[in-house]
Amino acid sequence: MRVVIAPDSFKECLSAKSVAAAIARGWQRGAPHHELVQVPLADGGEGSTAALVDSLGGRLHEVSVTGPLGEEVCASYGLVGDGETVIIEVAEASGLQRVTADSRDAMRATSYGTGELINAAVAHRPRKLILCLGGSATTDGGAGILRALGARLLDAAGQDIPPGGEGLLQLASLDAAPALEKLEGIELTVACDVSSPLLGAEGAAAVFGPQKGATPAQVDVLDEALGHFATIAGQSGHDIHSFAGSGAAGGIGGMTVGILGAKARPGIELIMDAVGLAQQLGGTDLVITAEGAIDSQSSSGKTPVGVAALARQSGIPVVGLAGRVGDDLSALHEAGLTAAFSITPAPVSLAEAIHEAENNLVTTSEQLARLAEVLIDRGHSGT
Ligand SMILES: Nc1ncnc2c1ncn2[C@@H]1O[C@H](COP(=O)(O)OP(=O)(O)OP(=O)(O)O)[C@@H](O)[C@H]1O
Ligand SMILES: O=C(O)[C@H](O)CO
Repeated sequence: MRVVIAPDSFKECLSAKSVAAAIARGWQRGAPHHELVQVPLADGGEGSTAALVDSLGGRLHEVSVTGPLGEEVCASYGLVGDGETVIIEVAEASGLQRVTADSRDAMRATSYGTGELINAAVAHRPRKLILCLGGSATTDGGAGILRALGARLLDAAGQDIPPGGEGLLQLASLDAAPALEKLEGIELTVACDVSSPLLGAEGAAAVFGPQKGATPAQVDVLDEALGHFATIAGQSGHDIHSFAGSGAAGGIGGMTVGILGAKARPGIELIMDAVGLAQQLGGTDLVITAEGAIDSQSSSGKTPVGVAALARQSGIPVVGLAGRVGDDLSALHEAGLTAAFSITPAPVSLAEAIHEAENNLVTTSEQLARLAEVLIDRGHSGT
């Protein structure tokens, strides 16, 4: 039996590679003769660079850049094996992982550090740049990135606007030419973890602002600020808001497509393509996917759903493992997920569940492997 193990990371818990390794360890205990293939994945959010660099081969390069709230952070980008493609994830320099829960500041958080990472990566003269969008602490519409790339975002008095989403309210003029010049000749693709629009009730501020620390009143201010940015950008011929994914990573999706000319793709599709998951599924009997939480939210382009949809095309069953499994999985079943199981054996706190996740993955996977082994034996003997 050939089993492909294609999980995402467990947020605040385990990398995709560690999740895959734990599942493989348990499976081997339960069914030592099965052929196991580990394909760590990501959806554009945190861990995307690691997943791509691990699968494609390549190196991580570290640079000191500006964190979401102006502090210095050490962040990396990937240069993959062909030497022509750089991978950058917004979560790395400008991610929520960089800010403690009690210091989150959605109004001020800036994507400037991601722009600095792009500057460093561009020095390799790549032909392609993949920017992974998701897991950001920012709602600045990518204004920080533009600034770092040399664009001018000025207020009515001709001064630079302040960093962060709130600063966009003061924007009076935009000159993106220096940023476009810097990226000339580079094919820019953005891998979006969500298909959300930039503005409104389903937009970047309303849906993702609260997890970045925005109060309801601040969500309104940020939505207005992004709307103002869209108006000013529109005046110079840039549409940054009228398409799916424009709300990814606090509006970086809209800016990169509308101003920098990026091509947007759902992150999970781009990453599954890049790591050749479809090819790996040839001759596969079962796929195991996993994520920290599998619930109805997972239907919007998250890893387990992307994997299930792909596997379904070849009629391969897909089992999902998660720390937490939601109670209405019908949309996921429709998308091709055969079944999902929680790995947590007893009611415990989130901290304990996270602490024990690796062991729990091993144990659950071993049990599943034992079941798979028996079912296969019975299948072969026709009973
Ligand atoms: N082992 C675990 N047991 C229980 N919950 C977990 C475990 N690992 C992570 N979680 C929690 O599950 C939630 C979702 O994690 P997941 O890995 O699905 O992140 P995600 O894809 O970025 O999700 P989202 O963007 O929807 O928050 C997080 O709040 C995380 O703390
Ligand atoms: O970074 C964010 O805002 C969310 O992950 C959605 O892209």
